[in-house]
Amino acid sequence: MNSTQACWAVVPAAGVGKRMQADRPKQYLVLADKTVIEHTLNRLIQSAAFQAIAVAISSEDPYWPELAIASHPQVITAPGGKERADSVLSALKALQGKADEQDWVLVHDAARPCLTSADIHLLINSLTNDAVGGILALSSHDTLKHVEGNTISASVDRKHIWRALTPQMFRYGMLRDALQQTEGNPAITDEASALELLGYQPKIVEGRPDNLKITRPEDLALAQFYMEQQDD
Ligand SMILES: Nc1ccn([C@@H]2O[C@H](COP(=O)(O)OP(=O)(O)OP(=O)(O)O)[C@@H](O)[C@H]2O)c(=O)n1
Ligand SMILES: C[C@](O)(CO)[C@H](O)COP(=O)(O)O
Repeated sequence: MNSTQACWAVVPAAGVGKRMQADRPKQYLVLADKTVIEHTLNRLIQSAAFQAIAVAISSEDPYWPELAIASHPQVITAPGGKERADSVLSALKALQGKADEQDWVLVHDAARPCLTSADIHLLINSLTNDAVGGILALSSHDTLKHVEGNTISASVDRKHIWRALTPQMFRYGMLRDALQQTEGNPAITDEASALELLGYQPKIVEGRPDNLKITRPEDLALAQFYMEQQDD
């Protein structure tokens, strides 16, 4: 494999943020001095790892055109889709003719603004010679329970359970084909699951616990705390 293969970034940013219960999609909430999506994109740009960043934006989004970063020379806007996987596929299509089939694509949630350059480069350096690719993930520190209703039916061996983070790094052509073949399947909540369904075995690379996805109201303050602690 060629270890100097180009890397592209895809950022799904077309969600409505239902669980956040805010007055706007969570990627436009302000964290310190900037919106969540500006932090996320700045971190991708500052890593200097990417040829360009394709961002999937809803057609009903009035906030995106107001941000200066929307006109950054490295940023390409693509139409968002119904589900996250549809948005990712749309952003991949916006890279058609630019990315080669074997190039790497790192897909990263707009809602994860605390990603560090160190984790981006760790993922790329760990997987650059891999045939399939893989994802940042977190191991489980708690004892895990299988629950039905509110009753524990079993304890689960934690050494086999990891929490999937983003970025998720796959080859451009393989990821596009996998998302096309699994289109409409509600079980595809990340890129790895599309590849898994087709029989591939993506790798995991242990990431940092501060790379949280802003999902519920309390996560905004936590993200701000993490950012204040980071020196990356
Ligand atoms: N149709 C969609 C749905 C989600 N996303 C993006 O995928 C990422 C992760 O999804 P999630 O945290 O579930 O975001 P939302 O769908 O916005 O949140 P919720 O499920 O609470 O509505 C977010 O950056 C979100 O903007 C997207 O691009 N297109
Ligand atoms: C891609 C992801 O962030 C990895 O944890 C996650 O699968 C998105 O899931 P969600 O339920 O749509 O937030």
